[in-house]
Amino acid sequence: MTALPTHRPFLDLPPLTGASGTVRLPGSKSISNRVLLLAGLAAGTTAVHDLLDSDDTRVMLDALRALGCTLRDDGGVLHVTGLGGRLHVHEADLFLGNAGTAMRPLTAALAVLAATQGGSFTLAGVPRMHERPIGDLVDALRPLGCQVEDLGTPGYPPLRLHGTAGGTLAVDEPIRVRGDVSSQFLTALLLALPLVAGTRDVVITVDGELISRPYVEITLNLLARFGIEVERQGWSRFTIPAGSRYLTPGHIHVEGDASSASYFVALGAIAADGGAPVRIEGVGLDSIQGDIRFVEAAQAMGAQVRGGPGWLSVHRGLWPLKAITLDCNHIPDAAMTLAAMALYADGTTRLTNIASWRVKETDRIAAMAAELRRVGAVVEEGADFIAVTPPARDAWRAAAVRTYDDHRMAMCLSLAAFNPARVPVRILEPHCVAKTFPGYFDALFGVARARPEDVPVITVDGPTASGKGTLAAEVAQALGYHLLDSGALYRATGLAVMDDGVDPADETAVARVAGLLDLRFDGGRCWLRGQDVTDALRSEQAGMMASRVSALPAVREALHGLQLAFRRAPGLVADGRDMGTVVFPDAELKVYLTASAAQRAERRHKQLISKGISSNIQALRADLEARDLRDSSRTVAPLKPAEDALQLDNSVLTIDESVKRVLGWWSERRPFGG
Ligand SMILES: Nc1ncnc2c1ncn2[C@@H]1O[C@H](COP(=O)(O)OP(=O)(O)O)[C@@H](O)[C@H]1O
Ligand SMILES: Nc1ccn([C@@H]2O[C@H](COP(=O)(O)OP(=O)(O)O)[C@@H](O)[C@H]2O)c(=O)n1
Repeated sequence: MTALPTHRPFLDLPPLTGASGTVRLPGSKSISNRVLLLAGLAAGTTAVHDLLDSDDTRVMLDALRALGCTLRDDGGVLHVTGLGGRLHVHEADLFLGNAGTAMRPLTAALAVLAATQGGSFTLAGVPRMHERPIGDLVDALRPLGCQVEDLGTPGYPPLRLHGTAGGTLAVDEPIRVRGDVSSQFLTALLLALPLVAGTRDVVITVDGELISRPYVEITLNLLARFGIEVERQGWSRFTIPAGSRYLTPGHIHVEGDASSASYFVALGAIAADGGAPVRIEGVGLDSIQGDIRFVEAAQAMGAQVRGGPGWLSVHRGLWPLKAITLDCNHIPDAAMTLAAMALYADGTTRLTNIASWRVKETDRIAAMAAELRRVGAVVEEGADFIAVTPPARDAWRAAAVRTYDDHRMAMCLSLAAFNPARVPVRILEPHCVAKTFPGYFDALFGVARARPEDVPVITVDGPTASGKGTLAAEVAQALGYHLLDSGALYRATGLAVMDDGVDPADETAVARVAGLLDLRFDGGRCWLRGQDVTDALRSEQAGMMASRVSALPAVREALHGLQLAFRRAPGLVADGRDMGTVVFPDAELKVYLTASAAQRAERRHKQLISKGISSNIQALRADLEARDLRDSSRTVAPLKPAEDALQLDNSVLTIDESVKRVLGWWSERRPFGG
């Protein structure tokens, strides 16, 4: 299961130039939540493979649990034991966040179950969920005899569904539902009404033009996997045959999310020019998801796409991309990605028939128009269309783009970082991607390239125990940047030298050890030659040895390239002695951190005590003063502030105050204003 992204107020993307490599997609949200509901209604246990782990699936899982389903995670495979069509729990208050794929089908299923088996259920969500219409579904359910009570604005969640045991539903006549606002209402009925198709056919008819048909196809496809073969006449009449019962298929695999694939298809079209393609795994041309047809739209704009079962491979074709006019009714979600691709087209791209954008996580037409304008595009919007003209080269602006708690806004706008003007993009509230793709930014940085000189660096240099490591780690965490603890490289060299019995004064031999250092950092731990040396690195012995070997010019030279390699998107915070003076002389912000020797000795003392190591404060102070002297008097890369460094004496500052000071300096240097 993926880790959730940290809540940070913004993530800055440096200008990006190219992309290649492989992305493994998380499971489809639409398939995941349908499969969960079907497994929850069926009898027996369904093993669900490759389920999406995200905000929207989490609220569905919580709901199933509250309703009495048994969920067991077995090494990434989720075993769901369903209700077999019988309510186990007759009262529950369910919180469904902003997940339309949970709210709509659960409303239908619980309305039907409460009306026939008795019970009372409330369904609520975040404030935005209470602005997303559900009236068409309620209007379809009430004539059947379902009791649906509006707890807020009529036609919107929250709702209460209730009924008494033994109730029957009026399903002899066709059930009518509107299909022109959201196809999710029809999907909800299709998923729920097999519950009452025991003795007679249940017929659903659609009023108005049905939009987003591919999503209804996913519903029909998954119903079939669970034993329910719906008969379809055109797109206006659906029959659930008498005797239909949910039968678990035993095992079911969730495809990768085709909408999530769209960002990487676009990435390939924009940035995989020459060399290796962007390869996407988890969804392919055989996908049952309608959004796979985004591939055709991307091809029309110039993308070169190949694919097979479960994979896609994308190169840049035409450049600039070709502006298109497209009716996007068949790919409502992925079409947003076309609006971002339009930033790189040779004219105005018009996306039409997208009125449903206005009732999604946010009003996506208004949001997209506002944020594309912020980066410099010219945008026209109407009730059901958007037209995007790319910025002229000098009209691109370094913008802080808002994301409206809408995952797709964040992912789409990230593509603006490939702009030819080489301006960075600030994504506000970036954790909204957790709705469907918690690891999105890691996946993006895994395949996107930036010129090293475009990747921002903050350096923190200073004497021992001044708090550099602590400050650097906190600043990196706050900004979502990589961290380089350069002292660890010298310490690791010291450990390896001791391990190999090399004479620490033999410059050539020590430099050879440094050049072959097999070092790996992962999740706050450090491995040297495959061994976890996180604690050994921090020992005083390793520190002393580091101080000795670091004075050797050939050793510093041998570790230089390794340090430069840490400069990767989205940015780097590097701490040490010569980060600002030698290794990253072009760093955008250089901090020289000091504290009085007395303070530093006391901090080190406390640090050692907290690790259960006894020490003498006088000896520590003598030790660190000796180290300061050696570090600042050596001929190569001596410890000293860079000329353009900002000095920070934190003798009387807390860690928090120091971090705030540095983040304040950083924001003053960023080009985003405010
Ligand atoms: N501003 C500060 N105020 C008080 N203690 C601090 C401050 N900064 C760091 N410390 C503490 O001092 C100790 C040494 O900090 P560390 O980051 O390891 O220093 P360095 O990397 O410079 O050797 C740690 O225990 C840390 O928690
Ligand atoms: N960029 C760097 C970082 C560390 N070093 C050396 O490596 C030793 C250990 O560095 P460190 O940052 O882990 O040490 P502390 O400040 O935590 O004591 C220092 O005493 C320096 O001599 C260096 O020379 N250049």
